[in-house]
Amino acid sequence: MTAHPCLTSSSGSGRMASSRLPILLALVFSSFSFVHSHSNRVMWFQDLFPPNVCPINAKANTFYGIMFDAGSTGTRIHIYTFVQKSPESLPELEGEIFESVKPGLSAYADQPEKGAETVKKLLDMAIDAVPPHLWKKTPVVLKATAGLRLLSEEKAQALLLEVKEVFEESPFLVPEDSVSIMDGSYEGILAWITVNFLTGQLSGQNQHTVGTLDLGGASTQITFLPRFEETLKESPGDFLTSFEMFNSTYKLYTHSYLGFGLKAARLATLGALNMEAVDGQMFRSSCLPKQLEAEWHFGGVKYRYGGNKEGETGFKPCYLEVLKVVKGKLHQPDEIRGSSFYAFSYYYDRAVDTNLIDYEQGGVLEVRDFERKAKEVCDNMERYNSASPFLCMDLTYITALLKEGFGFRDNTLLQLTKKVNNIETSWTLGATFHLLQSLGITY
Ligand SMILES: O=c1[nH]cnc2c1ncn2[C@@H]1O[C@H](COP(=O)(O)OP(=O)(O)O)[C@@H](O)[C@H]1O
Ligand SMILES: [Ca+2]
Repeated sequence: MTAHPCLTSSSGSGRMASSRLPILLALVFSSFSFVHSHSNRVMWFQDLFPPNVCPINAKANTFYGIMFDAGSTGTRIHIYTFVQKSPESLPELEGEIFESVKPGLSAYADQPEKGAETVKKLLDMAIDAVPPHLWKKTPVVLKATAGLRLLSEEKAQALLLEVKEVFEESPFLVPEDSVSIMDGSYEGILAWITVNFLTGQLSGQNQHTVGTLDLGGASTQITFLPRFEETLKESPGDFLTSFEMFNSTYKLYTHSYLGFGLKAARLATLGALNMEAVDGQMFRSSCLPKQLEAEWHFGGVKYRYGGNKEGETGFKPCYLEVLKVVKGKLHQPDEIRGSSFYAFSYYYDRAVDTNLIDYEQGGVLEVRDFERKAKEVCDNMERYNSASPFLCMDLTYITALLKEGFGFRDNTLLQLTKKVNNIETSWTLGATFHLLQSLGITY
């Protein structure tokens, strides 16, 4: 992995302590803006800081950006610290403070005030982290993803309204549209920007950008820069988005599949997704331990689920069940079969849970490693009964999603990554670049 030339190594945890890490990621905000000149066209920040030129020995001027990720399974705050060392120099990303709470906002669909309380608690962290004299200049934004997309308009808006009130009552800068549901295609693009920025691929001549795979609770995204004309020709129009950077135009392939996140896929496999009334009904699956009977809350709904008491259990029948959820439902761009991708969120979590990778280090896996692990877990469920009862279903779904959904090969490489130089690989950093530029905060 090639680091950005202005990146130095860092240590410590990604939480509070990370705010003063010696991470120097230089970027220019001056030409960073979304411009929808025509459909699907995005002008992006064109002048990342030139490679090999990192400002040194200059007087520090710190500023902050606060980005909330209201995901389907949790709400997270990312407080980014930037430093501008002199008026002529370019702002650099210095570090990140990160904290999260569970469940996500959508679990408070019927108690919007309580949901907003969870945001307030996280925002209190920012009060401690940002010096008082900078509060008024520090923007705070919340973007919700698939959990709120799946709620009724009325319930989602009630939640957003309550959060907006919390922001308005805070001492921070509250831009227009500070609380919203993010469009799925931005989720993919912004995560791609984060990963490629952090790995130094958005600067210099020799750019080898990497594709990204995000597996959330309710939706999943795939994003990459197509190299073949064929891909551009064969992809549905709304899967392609252009943006400019370094005076070059990048045309990205990106799509967000709503209902294909790991937890939504559990419900789909159980036959319980999008059901109006589930009260009392028992959903059974061959992907669950035979004797299991339990309850599960997701998106504010209670589901009863259990194993196939009499019938089959194990990888084979489970794969057939899960296949019904993905087969023929996703677009398969040919060129991804042989390329490698960065993968995070639930890809990372399940790989950690089954010791495929180390929690801190991450690692490189092949698609077939997930399949091997799925077989091992599903065919020995009694041995894994201390872990989540869904472990077999989750691993089988990940296998099916990668192979039958996206069409990856068994030997496609996946770089499992949670952080790069102690910054979370999340769409929130890309979103913060955009936010700061749109506000003209360059100090
Ligand atoms: O900042 C982050 N860093 C690393 N992983 C994250 C971050 N934010 C969310 N995740 C991961 O995303 C997954 C949950 O997805 P999420 O709740 O965002 O659903 P959604 O994207 O479908 O709304 C979990 O695996 C969680 O660890
Ligand atoms: Ca997410």
